[in-house]
Amino acid sequence: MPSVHAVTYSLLRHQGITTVFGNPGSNELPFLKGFPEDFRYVLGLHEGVVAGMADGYALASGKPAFINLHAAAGTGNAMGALTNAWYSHSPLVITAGQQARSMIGVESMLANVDAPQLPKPLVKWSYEPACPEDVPRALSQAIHSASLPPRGPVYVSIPHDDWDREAGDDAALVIEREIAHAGVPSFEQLERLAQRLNAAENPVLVLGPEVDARQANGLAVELAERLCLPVWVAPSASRCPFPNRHPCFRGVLPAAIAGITAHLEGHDLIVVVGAPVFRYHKYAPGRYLPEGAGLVHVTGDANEAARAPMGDALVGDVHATLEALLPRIEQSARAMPETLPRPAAVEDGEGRLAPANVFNTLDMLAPEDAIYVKESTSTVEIFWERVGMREPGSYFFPAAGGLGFGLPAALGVQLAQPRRQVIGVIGDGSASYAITALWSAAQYRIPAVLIILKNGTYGALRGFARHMKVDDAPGLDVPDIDFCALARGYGVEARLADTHEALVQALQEGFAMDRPLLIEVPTLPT
Ligand SMILES: Cc1ncc(Cn2c(C)c(CCOP(=O)(O)OP(=O)(O)O)sc2=O)c(N)n1
Ligand SMILES: [Ca+2]
Repeated sequence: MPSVHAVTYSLLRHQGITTVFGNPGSNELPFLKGFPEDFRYVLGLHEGVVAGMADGYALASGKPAFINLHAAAGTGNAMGALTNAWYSHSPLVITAGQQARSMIGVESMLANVDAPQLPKPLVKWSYEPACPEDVPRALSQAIHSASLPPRGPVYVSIPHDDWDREAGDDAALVIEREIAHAGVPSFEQLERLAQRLNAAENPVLVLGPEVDARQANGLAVELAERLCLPVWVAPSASRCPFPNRHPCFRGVLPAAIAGITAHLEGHDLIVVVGAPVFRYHKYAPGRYLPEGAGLVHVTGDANEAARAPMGDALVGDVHATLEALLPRIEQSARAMPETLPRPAAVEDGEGRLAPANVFNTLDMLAPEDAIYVKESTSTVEIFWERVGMREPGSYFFPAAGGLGFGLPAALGVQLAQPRRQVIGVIGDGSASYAITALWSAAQYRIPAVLIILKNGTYGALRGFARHMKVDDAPGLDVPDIDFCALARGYGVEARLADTHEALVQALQEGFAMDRPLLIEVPTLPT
């Protein structure tokens, strides 16, 4: 009779999950014993890096990513990354080794006491099988639960003495299970939505990360061109759902109640697709909606629909809904919006470049289908204004703002998308939360270009301090970090780019290399 170990690897293989992102401890060794030739293990030196790499891999591949962590301490280290994975609906299958069953109750070393509680509330489902025979079924449930809408991380804690136990006669029944989700709205629901859109005098479209995650970007462009309306990206954008050089594109909405309402003033119908309503951030109270505006929300996440403070919602698959809606939408007689003007160049400093000019150079040299993994909070707005993004899956930002995402996620995205150039654009503050990711980049020769924007400060917090009238907070500066030395210490080649010529040279080298390159760019604060 097959062992739990044998059935588990057959299940993972059949479900297309042959990469394990992990950091092992003794509890995990029985799972890793006899690691199959056709599987790949990607080691991260800290579990935040492990989860970040897996998150990037899942987001960029659209498939579940498998993580193996070390009991409680490993899970705890990954929790910061899980804040992002939870809000980006990343299908992560997280496993953690548990002490031997008979040693949990006495709370021996490495016992993950009350294991299913530990990752909550940042997982959809969390479980420790009551007997070894249930492990394969539990892992099958984890894979399908992570993948079904609303997608999200799940967690299974597995005692290390389960793996060599017999799995039971029927355990193998889970290996080939397939679960499909439809999510197409009814004829009446589509007619009602189409009628509201066709009747609106001055509608506006607000698009969120789910449009990009479901590869519905092209459908959103068709809808915008049919309705000849302005298109905003929903606030706190973690993906790019609409080409940002398209004539309809108007920018990313500010993450504040008053700001959003001001930007949408004058519209009689606000159609939000694939985003929560809304991911506010700065506290700036105001009216939720402009005078005379209605809101309708299309989302695959019933929880997002239920918690919104206003508007109507239709819960269904975003891609299927837009596809079924389009034939019902009349060509509008409205004039198409004008393409936004390109912003003017700005002055550099002495030996320090303006982020705007860094992004202009990047936009000039990067491949058309480059993928950006962004984590420099103070330069987000400038980035969207100056760097063109056209293809689905071109942009990833930590969905909960949990820093330490950028470096590892850039590696995970590059592993998932080897034919596209991944470019990390990471703040010097953010880089330090997951700097050990550089070791994995070197060890697995992951050819991402990693740009560190070094302004020597937590730039975004300085902006918040001004907004919140806190002018004397300590701990806001991060001077004197030598990222080139750190990179070389972990085995990654590095260049200092303190002039445009040096930046051009470094980018051209990086795009041509088959291994990672870190580019340290001293920048002016934003
Ligand atoms: C794990 C973690 N710790 C602290 C913060 C707080 N924080 C911090 C520390 C920021 C500064 C980011 O600095 P940076 O150098 O990465 O980028 P900018 O200088 O462009 O803002 S932005 C922000 O929300 C966070 N979001 N996540
Ligand atoms: Ca900074």
